[in-house]
This record gives sequence, C-alpha cells and structure tokens, in this order.
Amino acid sequence: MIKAGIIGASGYAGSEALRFLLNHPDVEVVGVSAHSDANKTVSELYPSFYQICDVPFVEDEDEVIQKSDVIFAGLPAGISEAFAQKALDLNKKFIDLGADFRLDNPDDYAFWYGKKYENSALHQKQVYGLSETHREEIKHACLIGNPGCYPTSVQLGLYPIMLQHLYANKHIIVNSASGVTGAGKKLTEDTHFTKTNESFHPYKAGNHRHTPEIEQELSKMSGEAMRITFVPHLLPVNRGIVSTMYIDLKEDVKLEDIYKLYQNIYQDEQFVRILPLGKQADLKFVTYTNYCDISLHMDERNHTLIVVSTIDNMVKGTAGQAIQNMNLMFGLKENTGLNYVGPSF
Ligand SMILES: NC(=O)C1=CN([C@@H]2O[C@H](COP(=O)(O)OP(=O)(O)OC[C@H]3O[C@@H](n4cnc5c(N)ncnc54)[C@H](OP(=O)(O)O)[C@@H]3O)[C@@H](O)[C@H]2O)C=CC1
Ligand SMILES: CC(=O)N[C@@H](CCC(=O)OP(=O)(O)O)C(=O)O
Repeated sequence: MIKAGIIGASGYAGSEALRFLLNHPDVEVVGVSAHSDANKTVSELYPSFYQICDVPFVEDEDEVIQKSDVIFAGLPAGISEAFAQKALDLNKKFIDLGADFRLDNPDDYAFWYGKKYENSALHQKQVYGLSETHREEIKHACLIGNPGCYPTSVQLGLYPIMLQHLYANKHIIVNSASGVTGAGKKLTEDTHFTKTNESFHPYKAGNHRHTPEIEQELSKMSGEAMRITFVPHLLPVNRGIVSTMYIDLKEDVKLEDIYKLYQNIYQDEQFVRILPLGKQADLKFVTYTNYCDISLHMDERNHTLIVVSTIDNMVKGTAGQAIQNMNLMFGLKENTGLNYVGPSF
C-alpha cells in the first residue's frame, strides 16, 4: 500500500484529494494536516466523511510528511517550497496542488504571484503535471507542479492544434467560466451567495495569473511563442469549468479533418473524450469525474475553429489530476481510483 498524506487537507483541494484517496485500492491515508481546524476530525468539518474518516487534522505538517510515501499539498501559493524540500530530503514524493512548481521562469512567478522562488535548486526538479502531455517525465518525477484548473481545460482543448500548427496566428482568445469552488473555501466579498447567485461576470479580464502557465505550456507544445488573451468568468455553480477557445485556422483546414486529428491524438486517453461533431460539451456530465469533454465547432464565415473544453475544476482540474499523476509516479494503472461516471441529469 502507498502511504499518502495531505497537508492543507481542510481546504477544498485537500479534502477533494482525500475523498479520492480514501477510495483508492492501493492507498492508505496516513495523515492529514490543517491549522485553523487542527484537532477537529475530518468528519466534524466535512460531514460527508462521517464514519468513513473520523481522524483528526494534526497541526504539524512535518508529522504528515514523515509518515507518508507521497504528500499532496493543498496550500495557498508561496509556502510549499520548504515542505517539498523536507519531503524530497526524506525520499518522499511531493505533489503540489498549488502554483509553486508550475512556472519554469522565476520572473513569471515573481510577476504574477508577487513572490520569489527561494530555493532555485528545488525548482530544477519540478515536473509539470498535466498527465496527457508530460506522461514520461511524470513517471520519473519526485516533485510535481499540478496544473491550474483553467490551464488544464485550455491545454487539453488546444493540444492537437498546437502540435500540428494549424493556427493562422500565434494569438488565441480564451473565454473560461468556473464554478465558485475554484476560489477555495475562504469566503470573500465576491463569493457570497447573494453576489454569485443569479449572476455571471468576468473577472481579472486579460490579467489572470493562469495566463503565463497556459502560454508556457502551449509554447512547449507548438515549439513557438504562443500568446493568449484570457478572460475568466465566475459561474454560479459549485463545480465545473467551461473553456471556449477561438482559433483562426490556416487555409484549407476542414472541421472534419480536425475532428479526426483530435480523435487520433486522444485515442488512448481515457480521460479526454472528443464528442461527436454536432454535440456540445457540457459541464454537467463531467462533474465529480476526472473526464475532460471536448467539442469542436466551426465558424465557417470566418474560418475560425471553436473548441469547447469542460472539466470539474476540483477533479481533473485538481485532485483527480494529482491522483492520476501519483498513479504514474508509482507505476500503477493510470486510472486506478478514478473510474467514476458523471451524473446523468
Ligand atoms: N479550488 C480549486 O478549484 C483549485 C485549487 N488549486 C490550488 O490548491 C491550493 C489550495 O486551494 P483551495 O483548497 O481551493 O484553498 P482553500 O482556501 O480551500 O484551502 C487552503 C488550505 O491551506 C491551509 N493553509 C492556509 N494558510 C496556510 C499556512 N500558512 N500554512 C499551512 N496551511 C495553510 C488552509 O488551512 P487553515 O485555514 O487551517 O490554515 C486550508 O487547509 C491553492 O494553491 C489553489 O490555488 C488548484 C486547482 C484548483
Ligand atoms: C473561481 C476562481 O476564483 N478561481 C480561481 C482559480 C484559482 C486556482 O485554483 O488557481 P491556482 O491553482 O493557480 O491557485 C481564480 O481565478 O483565482
């Protein structure tokens, strides 16, 4: 059995990782940590765990790190470095659900997150954890920067286009909408029920911190410096992301050929489903699952491809992705513990 621990386990990302790990046949959860809720049991904080996980959160992250073979960190940006270093010193594997090991360029991290990489040597070991595009590196990694939720949906939606250079220009417009769990459990003025319910609005338009992560990875896929204009929106649902991407295509590229290309590139990927032409990706059918559903559409008049990509931000966008990566790191079948079907209605 793999011994797994979660630090920052009282947050949304950490508790979602716990939900999946408890159902994983090859994992034993050996420790969970939290600060404000230290000494409360998991089920006191989250009643869905009642009689399933009644252990208390401990305050000391080191205790969890020492007991575990793999540590999942669901912490705010800027505090994972020291924990990751401790884990690696003890030959453990570390999967960071936050943004501290995603960006290759320290200047990008400093600019977008307002913090510096303190331990440069540690960042040489980081591997970007989008399983479908970095599989071989992930298998040998000890330190994973699990992708952001929006970047996961966008990259999976654009990967075939990037690989085949089907874009007419290197600038792509991306509109995304996320459920409110994306903002974490801490209540803010903008996440009050009264403010989100029956509303829908953009935020951080053209200025969201996932922009450099998306550009970094699209550029690696295409081998060219890609740029995006990214506009996230807050959707009054608990879970789910819908990303809509608009790509001006090279001449003579047809929708049917693009559909075949997507089918071909994703044919062995269980968690990426290319919907038949004419169907529309819908977040309802991926919620609570590790699936990413993609639909393809053509604006014929402007020769613009429209790609719609949907995921559950808490699963393929966070915890499910992290467990998919753990499976790869430990040589398990990649879908172990992740075979959930979404709701029918
Ligand atoms: N929600 C989502 O959809 C996604 C989240 N992520 C990332 O995952 C990480 C966690 O996000 P999320 O779960 O949403 O956030 P939450 O605010 O829900 O949880 C944060 C967790 O971190 C703990 N924490 C806060 N400050 C400290 C500290 N100084 N030292 C130790 N623990 C601390 C909190 O515990 P306590 O309050 O007890 O201190 C809590 O357990 C973030 O980096 C986020 O960006 C990534 C992808 C998607
Ligand atoms: C709806 C909502 O607020 N979403 C969050 C997503 C953040 C997130 O999860 O991003 P990291 O993993 O990079 O921290 C946001 O826009 O900041």
